[in-house]
Amino acid sequence: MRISVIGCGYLGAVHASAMAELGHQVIGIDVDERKIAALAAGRPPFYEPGLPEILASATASGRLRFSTDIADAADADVHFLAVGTPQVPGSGAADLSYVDAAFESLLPHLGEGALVVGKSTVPVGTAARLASRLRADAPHASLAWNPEFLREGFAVKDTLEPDRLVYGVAADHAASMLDQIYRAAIEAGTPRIVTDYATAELVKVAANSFLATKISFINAMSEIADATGADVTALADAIGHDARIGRRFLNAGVGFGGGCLPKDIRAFTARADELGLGDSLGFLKEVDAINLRQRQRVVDLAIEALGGSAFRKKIAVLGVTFKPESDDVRDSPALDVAVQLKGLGAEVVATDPEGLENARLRHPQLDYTSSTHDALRDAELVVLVTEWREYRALDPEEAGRLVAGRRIIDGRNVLDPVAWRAAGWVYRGLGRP
Ligand SMILES: NC(=O)c1ccc[n+]([C@@H]2O[C@H](COP(=O)([O-])OP(=O)(O)OC[C@H]3O[C@@H](n4cnc5c(N)ncnc54)[C@H](O)[C@@H]3O)[C@@H](O)[C@H]2O)c1
Ligand SMILES: O=c1ccn([C@@H]2O[C@H](COP(=O)(O)OP(=O)(O)O[C@H]3O[C@H](CO)[C@@H](O)[C@H](O)[C@H]3O)[C@@H](O)[C@H]2O)c(=O)[nH]1
Repeated sequence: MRISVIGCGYLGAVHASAMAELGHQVIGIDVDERKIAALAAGRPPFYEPGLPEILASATASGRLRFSTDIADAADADVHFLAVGTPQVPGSGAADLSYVDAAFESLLPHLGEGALVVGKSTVPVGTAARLASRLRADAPHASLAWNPEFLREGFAVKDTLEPDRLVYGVAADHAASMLDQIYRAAIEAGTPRIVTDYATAELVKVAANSFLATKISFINAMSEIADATGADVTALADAIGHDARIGRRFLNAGVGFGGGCLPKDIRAFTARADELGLGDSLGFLKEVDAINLRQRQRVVDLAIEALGGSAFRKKIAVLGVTFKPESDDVRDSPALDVAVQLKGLGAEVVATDPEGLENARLRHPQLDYTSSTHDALRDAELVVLVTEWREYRALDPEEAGRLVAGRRIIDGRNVLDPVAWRAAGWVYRGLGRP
């Protein structure tokens, strides 16, 4: 198939490369010239394991090209819309201006029988609105909504081997075209749900809301555990053995962040309010509030560990990205904690294997080092907030020789409290005795 991917940010760059890897002829379009230049040169503008390899092989094969000119998408049979849907500051609603602008720019270039496929995460009702726009101005084209479920850090595998495919369509031929695109996954047995636009849009935000709720549920349990001396990790293990509950996404800690979960639950809540159904999703406001409270809890634990004040104390912050295997610092709890501690007068030195460049752009006021040793040296407190493998593997004795005070806040509950305490550290996790 000839495919265009409009919007080559995180999702679009991975999707375009993966589609070319599957043998399709792909053109990636973005309005950001620097991004397009980097991708065309085979350099992903962000860190994602496995992406450089498929980007290189797809561009070398001639199956993947990039352009800033939407007219270059005109030859494609299928056009994926993968532009951003960020949060409107204040209201929390999704900002659809990028989707609308990309869609409008594409309209004059849609060939006979072309299929426009929405990939971006949008409020329910968006696809129906765009479909009626197509009927008015490009009746020879049609629309499908095909939400994306990839996880950063596993994006290539998740795209090539998705755990399900969801098509929101209004006609059978749209589903057949998507089947041709995803033939490899379908032949491998990937479940495929063909449904209407509204359901497809809702599946995406419902999935992220469920994941966010699971995390906030366990974080609420960790608050109760802290007050009662219980151990939230053992609790998660125990309830997780119930197959109806499952152990995944029950890791208590500093909470969820990133470019999806926080903004998606807020946009969903805002959409429910618009529909007059605010009460139905009222619990998501609580999910958000519990989540944000975890960042404050980590800051409070840090102050407590330092005897009541962080002023002029050196604090090593391990991790700035919202999760490991990513350089993404969008709504990162780790970076938020670092900024709050700096605001309280601490001498914060933050480190991260991949996220420093992005963190520096957002928060130039912080001190950064790429060396874990330099961050730890002479620190009076260590705060682990992103569970990169190298931080999980830290040796308490070795780390203890570098710091000025053996105090650690394990904001991801990934270290062994027994081993750290045995090495003379004051160890605090969240909801762990
Ligand atoms: N990042 C993820 O892991 C992920 C996973 C699933 C779904 N999503 C959803 O996918 C969408 C994109 O997310 P992202 O993280 O890739 O965002 P992003 O901000 O990384 O990328 C968006 C890209 O769209 C480009 N763009 C904006 N307007 C354009 C236009 N008119 N024409 C062409 N390009 C334009 C921007 O320059 C940018 O490169 C969002 O709706 C998001 O919720 C993201
Ligand atoms: O038990 C857990 C699991 C995750 N997290 C945090 O939750 C956030 C989100 O993690 P994850 O879902 O793995 O990252 P994303 O790459 O943002 O992926 C989510 O958001 C994407 C964009 O919508 C979806 O496509 C994915 O399916 C969905 O998992 C991160 O800050 C994690 O640290 C926890 O705190 N505890």
